[in-house]
Amino acid sequence: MESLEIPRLLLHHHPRASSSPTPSRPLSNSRLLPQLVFPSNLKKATKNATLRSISGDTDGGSPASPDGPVSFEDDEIQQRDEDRALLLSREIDDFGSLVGFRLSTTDSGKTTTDTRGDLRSDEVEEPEDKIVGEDKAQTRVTHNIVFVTSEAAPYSKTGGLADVCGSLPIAPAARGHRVMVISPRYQHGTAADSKFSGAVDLDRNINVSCFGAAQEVGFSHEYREGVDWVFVDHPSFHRPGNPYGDKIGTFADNQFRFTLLSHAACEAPLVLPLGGFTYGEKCLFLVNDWHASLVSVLLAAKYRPYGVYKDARSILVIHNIAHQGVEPAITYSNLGLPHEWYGALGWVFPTWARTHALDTGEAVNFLKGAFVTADRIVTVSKGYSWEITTNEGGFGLHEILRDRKSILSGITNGIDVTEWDPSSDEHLASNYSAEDLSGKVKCKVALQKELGLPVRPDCPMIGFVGRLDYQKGIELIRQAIPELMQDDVQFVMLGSGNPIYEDWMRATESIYKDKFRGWVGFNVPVSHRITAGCDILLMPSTFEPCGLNQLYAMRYGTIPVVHETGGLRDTVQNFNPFAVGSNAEGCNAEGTGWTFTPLTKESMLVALRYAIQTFNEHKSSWEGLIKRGMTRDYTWGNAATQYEQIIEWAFMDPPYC
Ligand SMILES: Nc1ncnc2c1ncn2[C@@H]1O[C@H](COP(=O)(O)OP(=O)(O)O[C@H]2O[C@H](CO)[C@@H](O)[C@H](O)[C@H]2O)[C@@H](O)[C@H]1O
Repeated sequence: MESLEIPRLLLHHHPRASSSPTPSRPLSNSRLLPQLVFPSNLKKATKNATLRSISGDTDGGSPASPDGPVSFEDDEIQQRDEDRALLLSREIDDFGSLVGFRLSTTDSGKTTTDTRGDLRSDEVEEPEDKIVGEDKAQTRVTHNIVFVTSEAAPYSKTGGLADVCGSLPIAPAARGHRVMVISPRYQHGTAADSKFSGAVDLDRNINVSCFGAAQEVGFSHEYREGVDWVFVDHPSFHRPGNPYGDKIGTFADNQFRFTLLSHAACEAPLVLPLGGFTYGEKCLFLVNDWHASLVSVLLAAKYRPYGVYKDARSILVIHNIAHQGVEPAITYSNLGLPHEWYGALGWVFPTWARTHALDTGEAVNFLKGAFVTADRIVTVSKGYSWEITTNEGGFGLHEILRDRKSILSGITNGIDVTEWDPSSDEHLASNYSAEDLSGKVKCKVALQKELGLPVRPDCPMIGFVGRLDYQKGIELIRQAIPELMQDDVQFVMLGSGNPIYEDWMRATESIYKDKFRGWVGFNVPVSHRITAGCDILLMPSTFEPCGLNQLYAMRYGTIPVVHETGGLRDTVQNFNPFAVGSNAEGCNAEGTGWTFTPLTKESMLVALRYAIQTFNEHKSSWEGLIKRGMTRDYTWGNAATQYEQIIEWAFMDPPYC
């Protein structure tokens, strides 16, 4: 199937020209069907379901009336009983897409009905809100949410973006939204390819117009944990390496590959009947980082001028502003966008950043394209949302972001508390919890054995896990190691990236055989074992939008020592042994780790040595730090509520362009 083609003669659209409210699509042909399905679980709900009444009593009874509120009773629904959101009816548009829901929500067991979606009072007869019981009705609006991302765990992962896009979507799905995650189906020719084995080919190939041709892409799909995981298939995603590059470097055609992803992501809600229904036009696209940024531009430039996606919105989620998807200006004509929209992506480098005398600095910048077209912008912590509006943190885009400050928010990431749970983690030698920490030292001993380090439970063990690049502060570690190795410590690093640092890790290991281990590579089980086995996790990041490893560490009773920046500052509370009410044993002290600033070797070593000294000499304080960290709430619940709020705001305003 062809994607939407743009007749060249009809292209007169300017980015700001359509910022006025667009009229809603008439619903004359739409149908309001009494339907007995659960919104985020359409396939399951249409099978194996038996009716029961929910009028005031969710525990049983017969339907109040043939058209009255009814629900299903099956395993899935029972699982979600705490959410108490049931779809009473659905609205289908002309194309068979599900565009509106009527929900029943309950609060403390009291039931109410609630009309949602884009249903309007002049077009459908709205049932009167019924509140059975005295409690105030809990309102819930459901949306069709489409995450677009270059990686999503467990299918593909090179870093934190995958962790977030693999776990965050499950939270809104559990809250009743219909959620799709769309990312490439990478095939690297390794065992990891089997992660896609649960995805079924949808047999809905389409052609997208970009790079001078109709590019055929396919889709496969897996329904898991309430989420539609959709994978875009194209030969350019099949090659050795990782999603972005191989040993030689970054793939030269990444602009092409992620342009394909963005076009395919825009078509997917229109053409893929997932569970029998397409998502349709009234979607909320959550576009993650530069790889997906073109989606916001495409909605405005390619679709809306032709009446498609008028009711859709897009939210850009910035996980890392340092990567912007910048390519020479001449590549613009490949992107499948009208030439009038060049200004949205057009970017001119400052003179100092140009490489030669004839370099005009003109480029296209995908991330900037989303900055000027997305309806809302979110970063992955509050601290970072401020930092990117500064000269130091904005990587050249701070002025544009300052202009859009009113729609810029920060929401701190949660984590996948099922994958990262020391009480059940299958990668560990021994499981443990805040109530019974005995397994933690067993993990440490097992790690020391695995790495061939002297087995010494009493020796403070410091860990680092992450990409070996400038962002993660590797240079500072490199400078500090000769001094730190004078202390009685063990240090283990897991990472891959810059070959200079990989070589340095190997060389350092051969110098400090009894103290230092550098594991070059990407290895998830080992990352779990380091997180559990170490006493201290070091994160001297130069900048850190959120950071996940410090969250994993705290959940595993490993104390983070972090540079006070971005999400690290927001999530790690500096240890204060003198907090009001504390005593010499460290009872009632505050804090979950150590934060240091400025970003110097000296201040990092001071913080590390405080941590080492506390580990060696103040056992009860150390245990307090462990327990405070382990008992914090790391779930996505809080973040999901905040995302929901931002989505509401996005739909309240007309499309930005
Ligand atoms: N060699 C290796 N082997 C195994 N696992 C490895 C590994 N190197 C890294 N990892 C894992 O990859 C993830 C990296 O998470 P970070 O938060 O550090 O993300 P990153 O900087 O990639 O992402 C960006 O996005 C995330 C998500 O929003 C932000 O938290 C972050 O600040 C921002 O820079 C962790 O799960 C870590 O354990």
